Amino acid sequence: MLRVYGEEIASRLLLGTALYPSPAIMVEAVRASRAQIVTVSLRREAGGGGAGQDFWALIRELGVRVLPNTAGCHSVKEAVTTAQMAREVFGTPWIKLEVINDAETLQPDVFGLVEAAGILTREGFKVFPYCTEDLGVADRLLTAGCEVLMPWGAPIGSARGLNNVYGLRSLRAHFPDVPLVVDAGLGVPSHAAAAMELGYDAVLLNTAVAKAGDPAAMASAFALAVEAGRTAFEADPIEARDMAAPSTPVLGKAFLE
Ligand SMILES: CC(=O)[C@@H](O)[C@H](O)COP(=O)(O)O
Repeated sequence: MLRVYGEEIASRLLLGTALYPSPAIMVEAVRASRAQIVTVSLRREAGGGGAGQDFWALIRELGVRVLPNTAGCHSVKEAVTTAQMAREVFGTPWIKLEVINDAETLQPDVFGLVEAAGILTREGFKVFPYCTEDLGVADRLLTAGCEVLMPWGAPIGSARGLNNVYGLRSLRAHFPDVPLVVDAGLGVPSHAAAAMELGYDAVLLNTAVAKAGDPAAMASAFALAVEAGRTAFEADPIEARDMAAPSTPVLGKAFLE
């Protein structure tokens, strides 16, 4: 059970709702993923021509929690305004806060992120910040009032997996009681399993499912991987070692020299 902001969520997989070939395929994929939280971009929802209303109706039918996001925001002001509008549109204080620094890498602007997180927390938002694995930034975000952190695995849409396992491991070790969600850059289910084996509480992904040849099948594969990774973490895996260690005992061998 994932616990965030005092709520218990049955699934540890959070799914994005953008980039699918069609709304119907998005619905199939969300169902197959068994996700209980989906992230939705306000910019898409607010799109003209009634498309936003239709999309919103589909999401409501899914019966999942909505985590609006500030995707595409490049300044504190833009992110804060987008969050305020999202609260009105979606009727939730939850916000996945993205303040993007660089258009090419979509790397978070960690200074803007901390500032925006402070403003939004004071306004009563429950902030889910898309951040890096930097320990100092993590500390500042917690001080700003965030109760969950969402470090990137790799740049959004890159499918590279966990770029900095050492950094992610350190973050986990430094903040054992903070819910941590790897957000972005996952490409295949084994990346999600690896994040969960590190002791992460959940993963959030979008592109790897939406752009797969069969999004629903891929969503199901990610769901299984998240479950497998979590089960393995809870089962207390053995440590890797440099030298061999015989797994067959010598005692009882038929012929001893
Ligand atoms: C949908 C969303 O919120 C993305 O910004 C998120 O970070 C997922 O990244 P991937 O598309 O790389 O999974």
